Amino acid sequence: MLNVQNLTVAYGQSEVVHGLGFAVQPKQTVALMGRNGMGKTTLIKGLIGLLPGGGGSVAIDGTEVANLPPHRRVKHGLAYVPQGRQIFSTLSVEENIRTGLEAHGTRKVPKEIYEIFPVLKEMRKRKGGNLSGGQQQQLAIARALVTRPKVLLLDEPTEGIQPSIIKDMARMLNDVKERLGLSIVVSEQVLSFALDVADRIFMMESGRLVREDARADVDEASLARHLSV
Ligand SMILES: Nc1ncnc2c1ncn2[C@@H]1O[C@H](COP(=O)(O)OP(=O)(O)OP(=O)(O)O)[C@@H](O)[C@H]1O
Repeated sequence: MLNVQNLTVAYGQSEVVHGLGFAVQPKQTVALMGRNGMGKTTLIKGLIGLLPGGGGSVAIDGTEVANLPPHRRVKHGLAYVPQGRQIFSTLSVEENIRTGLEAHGTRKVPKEIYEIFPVLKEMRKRKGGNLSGGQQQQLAIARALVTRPKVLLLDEPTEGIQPSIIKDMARMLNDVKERLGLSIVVSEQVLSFALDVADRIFMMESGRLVREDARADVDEASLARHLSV
């Protein structure tokens, strides 16, 4: 579904992601882990096209998108939930969700969005800024899903979310993947969350993927050590 090869991402002259590659199958979740500053956000921004690729291939369902701007990548089935959620606090929940539809020529929120996120239906007239952190994260994900993506990219979705809510978020994300048949790439620092959602866990170090573990044979202690060194 998503196939990345030899991808390089840079800020101007400063190359941060150094020619890495991986593939994600339908209904598969990959967690990108790594300590602060190892390049997770840069990689995700390179995938969605917010940072120019310095070379390499990003293909969705066989279609090359590496040379396209973000909105065209979205049309080909990529969706992106940024770090910090970036919802509009003065717009209502429904208006926030509709901002995801802008390039799509329709204002109608697909029915399944409110089925997946009943709390957003209840609160659809409320201002985004009045929602809890966990509800805002649901809103950011709902906004990304209205374009019916094939691949959902999430950058540190647990950041600023209460530990008690993180389990619920993992359940919600697994439900979204199953219902919509998505592939998910999620950058994450919280190991328990990654273990709850991921089929495969990638470790990033200085802009490279240095380790891959299948969920089924993860050695938790070893991963935790890797993250804390
Ligand atoms: N705007 C920028 N210009 C130049 N270098 C940057 C810029 N933003 C980030 N970097 C550098 O890119 C590297 C990777 O940063 P990135 O934010 O991708 O890491 P990360 O793994 O997502 O970390 P975090 O968990 O803190 O978000 C760091 O060395 C950082 O200093």
